[in-house]
Amino acid sequence: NVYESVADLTGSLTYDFVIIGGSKLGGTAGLVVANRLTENPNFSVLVLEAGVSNIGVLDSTIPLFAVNFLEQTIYDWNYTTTPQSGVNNRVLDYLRARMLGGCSSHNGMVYSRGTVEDWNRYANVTHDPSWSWNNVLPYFFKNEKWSPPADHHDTLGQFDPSVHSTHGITSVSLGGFQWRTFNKHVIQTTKELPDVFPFDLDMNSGQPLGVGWVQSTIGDGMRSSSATSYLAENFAQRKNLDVLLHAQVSDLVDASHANGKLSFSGVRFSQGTSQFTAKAQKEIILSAGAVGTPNVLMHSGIGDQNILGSVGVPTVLHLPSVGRNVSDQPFFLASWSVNFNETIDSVTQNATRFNEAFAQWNKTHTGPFTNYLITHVAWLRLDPDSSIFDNQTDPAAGPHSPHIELFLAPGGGGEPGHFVSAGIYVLNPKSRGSITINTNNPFDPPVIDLGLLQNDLDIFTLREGIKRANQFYSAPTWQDSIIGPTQDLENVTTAALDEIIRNSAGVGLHMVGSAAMSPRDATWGVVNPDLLVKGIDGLRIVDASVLPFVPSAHTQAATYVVAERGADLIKQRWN
Ligand SMILES: Cc1cc2nc3c(=O)[nH]c(=O)nc-3n(C[C@H](O)[C@H](O)[C@H](O)COP(=O)(O)OP(=O)(O)OC[C@H]3O[C@@H](n4cnc5c(N)ncnc54)[C@H](O)[C@@H]3O)c2cc1C
Repeated sequence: NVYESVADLTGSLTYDFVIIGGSKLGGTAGLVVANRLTENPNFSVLVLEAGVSNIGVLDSTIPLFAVNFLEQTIYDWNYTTTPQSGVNNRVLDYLRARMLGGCSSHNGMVYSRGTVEDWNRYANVTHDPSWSWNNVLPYFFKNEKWSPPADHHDTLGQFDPSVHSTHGITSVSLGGFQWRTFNKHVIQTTKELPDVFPFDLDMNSGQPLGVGWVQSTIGDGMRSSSATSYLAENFAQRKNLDVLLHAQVSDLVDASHANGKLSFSGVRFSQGTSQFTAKAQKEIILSAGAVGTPNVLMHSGIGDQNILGSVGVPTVLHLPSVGRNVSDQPFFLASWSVNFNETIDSVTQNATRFNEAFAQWNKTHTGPFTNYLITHVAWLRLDPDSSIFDNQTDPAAGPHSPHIELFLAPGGGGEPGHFVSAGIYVLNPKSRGSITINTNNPFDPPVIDLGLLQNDLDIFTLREGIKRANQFYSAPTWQDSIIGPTQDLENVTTAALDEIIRNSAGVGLHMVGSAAMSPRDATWGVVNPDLLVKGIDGLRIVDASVLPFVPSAHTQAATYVVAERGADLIKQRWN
């Protein structure tokens, strides 16, 4: 029931639930909610997705081809940020998928849940224990289907089965192709430098400190997105579910007041040059993602009255936190040239090997195309005696939560040759940005200001991350393999290193916080812990934007939890 044109929909465009954003959760989240709600045959659900189908998009299916999404494509909104003063006024591309499955259809597929302390902190901040680690773990399990790697290698000692679930929907697996030389050196480094880089059996135990094997949303050598899992054929066929593509929502309409409460019953969207309104009899669920959700809210008159007034959008509800409090994780990529040729570069830079790998994947869904770039992840803490803590509080959720992530990859120098690399993330950034609007045309792009690297702690953490990456690739085991760094990041002054960072750092693309949860009686925040928008009846936000700050992890697993829990909350109200 996935339709290209509104003319294909029978009936009056009236449903129990209208979900905005066909990502995994509505986008990424939206399809999770759609799937769970349509388990009840009495509920009718319409999903409105601005983008295109994921079906037949090879870049979305073959894990290694995800790199092709790291530039502007027809599967993306192709946003850019405002000039970011923290990175020498550069304007950055800000990728957001515009396709079924949302960012789960085009992201890096790293599956990381965050820590026990991260989730307990969400529970504390929202005054709602149902967001604690123990209480969200069943939702991780509902989402995750632990699966064998594509090469069916022996995974003993590479993960802890006791912290995984095999009965969920999204496939999660260890790497399906072995870069043996690189893997050997990584594991040897954990033995040679165990104080800094201890081996960690499972990065999703809730206590991930150390270096472990990466886990990814991949099954049978293919990407597992919310579109391929939650909207798999057996689910898409449900008679009570309609999914409409190329349907861009402009705003919520038909506002009314009943029993002193505001509600909206209509969702206005465009297809081509025509406008339509879908009706929700029970709830509207906004799952347009951390950029799209505040954008739709503001164009519906829900937001800061000063911002809305300045662009001529009449205020329906003054909710000043909409679009504020945005956070994302600063990122820096460092590479080293190596003298072994068993690297991803050997496949991507050699037409013969590339064609062989492609043929192998086509035939058996095995081989080097079954992994993305990353084989291991190091989750690390800043030194507690760091000078930065003289005047800054520790941003981590607790002593067992990392400040720094290094993703480790056997390739990626971006030039001809063979490389190893480390992607360095600041996991708990203190800088904050915003999503605002500067016109009253809902089809104009929103204004994205990440506030990237504006807080000293963030650039300090990135510098420390670079030092750890240098230390990692300086372990004795690498001595005969590493030729040298592609850029000297070690023998430079702090000021020079800062300048290098500000000239080339990017962003993790893990935005959250633009429609944050807060305690039920709080005057800040956009949604209550039950994800209902404050001051509005029947409007729920179910996507990454509700997380008040990033977990010390990437964000898709957390988004799946928000979506699974959001669906449960909706069912509890209406079943
Ligand atoms: C390139 C990239 C790589 C990433 N890599 C990883 C990774 O390896 N691991 C990880 O954990 N996280 C990763 N992330 C982050 C993660 O994918 C996102 O945090 C998560 O998927 C967000 O889900 P969401 O449902 O909130 O929003 P999205 O997945 O963005 O879904 C929003 C959906 O709503 C649709 N939409 C928006 N506005 C409208 C509108 N007005 N009308 C109709 N539809 C609309 C969009 O087209 C989209 O389909 C990555 C993100 C990107 C962009």
